[in-house]
Parts: sequence; C-alpha cells; structure tokens
Amino acid sequence: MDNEKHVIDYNNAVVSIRGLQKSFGDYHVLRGIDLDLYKGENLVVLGRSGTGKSVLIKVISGLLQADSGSVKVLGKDITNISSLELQELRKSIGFSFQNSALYDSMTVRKNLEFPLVRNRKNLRRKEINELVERVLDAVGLKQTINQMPAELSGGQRKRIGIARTLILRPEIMLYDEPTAGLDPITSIEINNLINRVQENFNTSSIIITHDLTCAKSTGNRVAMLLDGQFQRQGTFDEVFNTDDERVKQFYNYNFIH
Ligand SMILES: Nc1ncnc2c1ncn2[C@@H]1O[C@H](COP(=O)(O)OP(=O)(O)OP(=O)(O)O)[C@@H](O)[C@H]1O
Repeated sequence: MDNEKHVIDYNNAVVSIRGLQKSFGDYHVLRGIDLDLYKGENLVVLGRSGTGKSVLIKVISGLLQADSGSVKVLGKDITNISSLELQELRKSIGFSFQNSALYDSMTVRKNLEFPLVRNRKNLRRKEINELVERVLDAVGLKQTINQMPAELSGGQRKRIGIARTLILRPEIMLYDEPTAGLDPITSIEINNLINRVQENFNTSSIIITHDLTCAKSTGNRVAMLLDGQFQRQGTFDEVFNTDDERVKQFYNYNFIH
C-alpha cells in the first residue's frame, strides 16, 4: 500500500464525458450524459433499475461503444482510439463486477494470480507471492489464501473480487453494485473497504449502487441518473435536498436506516 496522503484533485478529471448517447434499438438509454470523475474521488452513480448505470460504466471501460459524444479516460478519448490503445488503457481500469466473477475451480491464491500471470508476464514467483499476499492483507483475508470460492461467504467473495482487481494497481475503479445481495453489516464492511482502497491505493472510483447507505458513506460526490441524464450532482445532501418527486421517491424506497 502507498503511504502518501490521499487527496482529491478537483482540477484533474480522470474521466470526462460530454454528450454521451447510447441506444439499444428504439430504447434511448443514455441521452446526453455529462460527467467528470476527479482524481482521487469516489463518485457514486445512483438511479433506478434499468436507467443505464451499468451501460455507462461499460462504455467507460470500453466494453460497449458509445453512439455519440466524447468519453475521455486518463486523457484519451476512447470513442476514437485504436483497439490496441484501448487494450492498453483498460489495464488502468479495474472493474469490480456485481457477481465477483471468481473462478470456482481455483483457490483464492490462483484467482489472484490469474490477472498477474496474464498481464504481467515477466514477474518472478517471489514477486507474484508478495503481490498476492499484499492485496489479501489489504482486504483483510490473508487466512483464505488456500480456500475455494465456494467456501467463502458472499462478503468474502466480494472482497476477494476487489482484491483481484486491485492486484494490477488500477488508477480507476468501477464498482458495479458492490453491496447487492449482502446483509447490512457485511455491506458496511464493503463500504469501509471501498474507502480504504481510495485512501491506500489512491484510486479514483465510480460506485454504482441502489444502496443509499453505501452512497452516503463512500461518495465524495453523488450523481443521479434520471431519464437518461445526470440531472442532479453534488454531495449526498445536495442531491436529495429537493422537491423533485422522482428523487424523493427514490430516497423513500431505498433508504434503509
Ligand atoms: N447489450 C445490450 N443489449 C440490449 N439492451 C441492453 C444491453 N445492455 C443493456 N441494455 C438495456 O439498457 C437498459 C439499461 O441497462 P443497465 O444494465 O445499464 O441498467 P442499470 O441502471 O444498471 O440497472 P440495474 O440497477 O437493474 O442493474 C436496460 O433496459 C437494458 O435492458
């Protein structure tokens, strides 16, 4: 882990999106998205089911192509680069999937080694072992190194999934529903982990969630997708301090505590 003090640089956008549009057939999902993710910040993206939150982070990570608009990631417009450049850029982006995406037939150690063996081919065995132990320590699960995913709880699997993403030291982390399907106490552990990752790995993150406790405890800023656009952005309190019925309804249905 890095010991340097974590700071958010609001003059430096690591992701900068303007006028992003994305449709599937007649369904116009993203209708002119403008969004900045600043260096070192945790930005929470909220929105009802089906509003396009996952589509947005798939576009940012190059898994889906935008129809129009610009999507700059670490200074490069990914709508306008070669597939080789995109491949290179994607090494700086960590994607934490909703289902943790672990390989069931591999131990925790092998799961964590997998991205290293694939992406950093000249590492020595000792270096691989050290990197694996370091990320396991960062997520507080050193004792699980020889276990199989099936032997872990849902919260532990989630943490191993995050560790596997962190092992390549991404500059940008994209978390898709990090607390989905977890009980409230395990969810709080994941929220704390997201904050520790921000502090200790100096990441800039987009966190997609329905969980307003997660949004409140991890988000330096919150952006809410409404009708295909970010119509509200600001601190948690700024976003929800409104008479907009759509926002009030979202709050009332999603806030547990
Ligand atoms: N590859 C695809 N092909 C066709 N339609 C798609 C595709 N991906 C997403 N969609 C549609 O785009 C819309 C937005 O999907 P998305 O998964 O981004 O929603 P979401 O906001 O992440 O929802 P949830 O909170 O339920 O995960 C949905 O109606 C979905 O069916």
